[in-house]
Amino acid sequence: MKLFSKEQIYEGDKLTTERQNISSTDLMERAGTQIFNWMHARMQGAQVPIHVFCGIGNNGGDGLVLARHLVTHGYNVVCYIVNCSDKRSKDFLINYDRIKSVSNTWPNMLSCKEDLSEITIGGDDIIVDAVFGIGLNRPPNDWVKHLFQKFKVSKAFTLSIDIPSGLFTDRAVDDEDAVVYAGYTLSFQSPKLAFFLPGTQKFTVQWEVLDIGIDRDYLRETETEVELIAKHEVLPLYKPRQKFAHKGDFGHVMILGGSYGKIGAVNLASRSALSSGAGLVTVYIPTCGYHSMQTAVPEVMVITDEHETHISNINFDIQPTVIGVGVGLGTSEDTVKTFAAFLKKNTIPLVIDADGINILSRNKTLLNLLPEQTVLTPHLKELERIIGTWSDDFEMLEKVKAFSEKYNVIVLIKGAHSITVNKNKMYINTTGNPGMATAGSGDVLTGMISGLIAQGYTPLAATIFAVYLHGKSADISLEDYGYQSLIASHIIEKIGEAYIDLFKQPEQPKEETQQKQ
Ligand SMILES: NC(=O)C1=CN([C@@H]2O[C@H](COP(=O)(O)OP(=O)(O)OC[C@H]3O[C@@H](n4cnc5c(N)ncnc54)[C@H](OP(=O)(O)O)[C@@H]3O)[C@@H](O)[C@H]2O)[C@@H](O)CC1
Ligand SMILES: [K+]
Repeated sequence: MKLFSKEQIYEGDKLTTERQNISSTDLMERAGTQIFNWMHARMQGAQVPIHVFCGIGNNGGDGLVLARHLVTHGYNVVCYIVNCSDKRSKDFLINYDRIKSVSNTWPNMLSCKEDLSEITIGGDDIIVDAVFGIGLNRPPNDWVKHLFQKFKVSKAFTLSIDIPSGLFTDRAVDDEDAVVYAGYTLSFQSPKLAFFLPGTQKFTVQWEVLDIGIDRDYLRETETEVELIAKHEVLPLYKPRQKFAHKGDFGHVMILGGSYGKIGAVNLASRSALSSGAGLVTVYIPTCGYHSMQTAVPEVMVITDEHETHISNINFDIQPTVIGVGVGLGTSEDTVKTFAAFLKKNTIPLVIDADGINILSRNKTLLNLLPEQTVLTPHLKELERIIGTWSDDFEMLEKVKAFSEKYNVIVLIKGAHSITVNKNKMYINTTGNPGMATAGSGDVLTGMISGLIAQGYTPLAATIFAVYLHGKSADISLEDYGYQSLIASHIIEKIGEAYIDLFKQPEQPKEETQQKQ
């Protein structure tokens, strides 16, 4: 799914009205009606007090359309206008007039000076937040901030229209108290980037996109900087297998890493590479890992470094298709030296994780030696070591884009929503769960990305696809293990099911199945 920027959304609105020969007021009517339908389907006329807070721009206009439909359907509605600016939008004003025609009780006009104790919101009430949408252009004033705090303290279920008010689409918030905490956000056309970033995802527990009939050609043809990756996006990447294929067709992964006490990381990565479909897997490890590797994973070939406890002299005479470097590697002096020497002569595609990244962070000139489209898979701490600190998530993304451009590398920022960055394009993953916050799950991912590159996926496709499958395997594992008991090995066990799930048809609704019997 594409994530459109604010400018693209405005452009899409404009084109839609032109191509469909409708007014912007009609488009707003559609938007507000969609929200109403969503609420009506769930509330079925229940008389819970609904407080609709509207701003004076088009987000407020949506709120007024919703409030009008709620009134005409007999709901228990109180409507407020948060009137903190003089520039009321045209469609706001039109809908302000329209709501007056269906109700004797006019919306409460708040001039942003009132005593907030005059507004009573019960814990079981519903708040609709239509104060600011994507047009927010400065932090809300103190009065509005206190209003948003009142929403939060009330514990009422809060439904935000388009975006929780106070969140910007393209920059960080200065004051978290000046943002609405939504239980649910109904977003038009596309979810907003802030829903997926570590610092701002907390402002909406859930979100959903409502289709308001924006011009299909515009949506299809417009390139976006950000894409959301779900099954629909990864299916076209999948490479089917030919009947006469043999293991030589699926590449040879080398996992280079491990040190005394951390051979397990290599074990996990190599098994993951195999389970993702690599034809052959060889590990390059210190001597101490030889027996455990050979015993634990008979499918994997082992080459040992001359040193017992860590890698000291990278030297092999095979030609792997791809090398996954860094898991359990350690950063001892010998290892750093041999890694630098290895990078100077290596031309094989690389996936670099963990201590591989840490070594690069301390020796930044080595970055110039990376093959094109090397994949780096840092978590946030490792990322900070390599690109420096940032003041907020938006700045972090800018820095990663610049870094990716400068060195022509792919950076996978690991987190609740892992983000693959390739120059100025970003791909946000949607699978996975908090059970994955467990030792070794990163090693598994390194093995999976390497396993896909070995099979001929481009490094970018391999990263996007592997992150998806990794999260999906963990989601499937949850059924057996729950969040707490899930360990990295369980993720590997379910990679096969994650592949199979790609081709599963959505389940039929129960009623239909029963009718057929
Ligand atoms: N996109 C779509 O597909 C469709 C979009 N629709 C809806 O339109 C929404 C975007 O509407 P929008 O552009 O009118 O902006 P919106 O968010 O209502 O706010 C702008 C107003 O707030 C004001 N203002 C700003 N900051 C402020 C502050 N800190 N404190 C106080 N005031 C502040 C600003 O005033 P000014 O800065 O001029 O003083 C201006 O008056 C979008 O989110 C969606 O809900 C649907 O109707 C139809 C289809
Ligand atoms: K809003």
